[in-house]
Amino acid sequence: MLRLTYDDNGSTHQDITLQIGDFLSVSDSYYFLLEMDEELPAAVRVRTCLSQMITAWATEISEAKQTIYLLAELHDEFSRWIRCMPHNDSFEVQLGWSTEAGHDLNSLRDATRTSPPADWQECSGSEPVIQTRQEILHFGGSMESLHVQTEPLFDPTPIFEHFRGAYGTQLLTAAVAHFNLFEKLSTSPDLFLPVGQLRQELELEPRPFTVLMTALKAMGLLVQDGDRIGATPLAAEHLLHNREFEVTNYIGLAATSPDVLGMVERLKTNRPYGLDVNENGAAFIYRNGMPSAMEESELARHFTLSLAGRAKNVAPVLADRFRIPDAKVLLDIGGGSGIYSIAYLARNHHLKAIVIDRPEVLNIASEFAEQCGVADRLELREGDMFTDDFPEADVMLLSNVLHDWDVPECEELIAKCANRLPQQGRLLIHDVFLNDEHTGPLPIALYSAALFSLTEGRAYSVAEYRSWMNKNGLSVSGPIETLIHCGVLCGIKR
Ligand SMILES: C[S@@+](CC[C@H](N)C(=O)[O-])C[C@H]1O[C@@H](n2cnc3c(N)ncnc32)[C@H](O)[C@@H]1O
Repeated sequence: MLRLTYDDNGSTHQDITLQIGDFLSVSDSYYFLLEMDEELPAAVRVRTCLSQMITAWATEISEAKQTIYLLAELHDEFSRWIRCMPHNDSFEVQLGWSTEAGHDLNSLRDATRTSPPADWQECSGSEPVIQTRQEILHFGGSMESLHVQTEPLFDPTPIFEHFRGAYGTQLLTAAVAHFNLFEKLSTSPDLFLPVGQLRQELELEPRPFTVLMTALKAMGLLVQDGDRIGATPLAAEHLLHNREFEVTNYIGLAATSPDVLGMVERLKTNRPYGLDVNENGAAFIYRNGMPSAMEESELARHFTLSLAGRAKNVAPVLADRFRIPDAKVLLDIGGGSGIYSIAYLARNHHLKAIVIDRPEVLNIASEFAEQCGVADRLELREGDMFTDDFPEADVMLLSNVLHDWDVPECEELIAKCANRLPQQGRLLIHDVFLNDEHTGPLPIALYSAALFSLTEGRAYSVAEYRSWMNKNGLSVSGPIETLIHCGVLCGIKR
């Protein structure tokens, strides 16, 4: 067992406990307080320093092949260090002390060493314990108890890809077994039809047509040549009836599955789930007069917490990779749990942030803000982003918001932000991006299908976002990649 806990007991003494095996060592947070901006509340300073230190430990341990010393405690005349010595596939973990004094050390700069600190010797009473690399990486849940946002150790992207994979089955089966897409193409000798004619024959609106075509192109089954779309040789051999190697009947096995039937219905009606009589309203979107799950207390909590899981992973990465050190006010439009604002507040101690969202959603943001110690700098503003005026801000953030809306609403929101920004103000669009040709990447094409069926939106390309931003006087840079296929585009008002 290796655990570091911080108990905010109102004093800077005896508030940090390090546990190695059964051995407990209690120390003071005094030195951590000295390392950070004095304007921040003490508890936030201590938690931030500790989390930076633990992150530095983790980075070193995840690769370590030789003995590593981890700085663990700072005292007036000495410091304590944890020695992690490789031992078969694990590490022998031993607490020791050095004559290096706390005043000469810094929790981040000196967080790890590969050579022993001056006069390092084992602490009497502390027995060595054997820990796997994984156990050390997780520090017995230390990070969770610190309530500080840090980046995940392992990239969760593959989990999201598996989760969204089912949309591939739904779209492929819908195309083959319900819309007879490839049979329609086979009416032309070269298996190509003009885009407009194909859309007409499929009887699809532009949004569902784009979502379906993008996914099938990303799967390598359709290809575009100018303004014509055709079957690839792979599709021609296997997805046309009466061909020697056809597999259409096999695909048809899923034709009556509820998920496929649901997707077919969504494609035909161009309406998201949740809007039929006796349903709870659409998830994630609200417009005056539209039944929305975000207006219902329980559902708003459920959907907002579901997105908070993703945000906790991605927000710290965004705040680290796209920095806004000079910003004064960040306006987080449709900010949901507020976790993106909180990540920026944690790193920018003079920043104020305003989250605009629906009242039921903001209850959750309020809880997170209190937990993370930033409630005094985070304003939660109930409103409708389409009809209410935006407050003044030099940075505006649309994180995972535009992909919930169709093209006219995206253009409307971008124009509204651009109009309200001061000269040199920045609009950040944090989202996933299709490639400009709408031929992939496949994970984004499948996520686009998820967005399509749950909301009024879909995934867009950088070229689409750039054209809407340019049209409104913003010059665009990026995208800078964050996590889980997201990236950030920055538009500066000139
Ligand atoms: C997909 S979530 C994104 C949340 C957060 N920005 C994130 O990246 O995790 C979209 C958010 O927009 C909010 N929203 C939808 N329509 C809105 C409206 N008309 N006015 C204000 N907020 C709205 C929803 O309540 C929801 O919290």
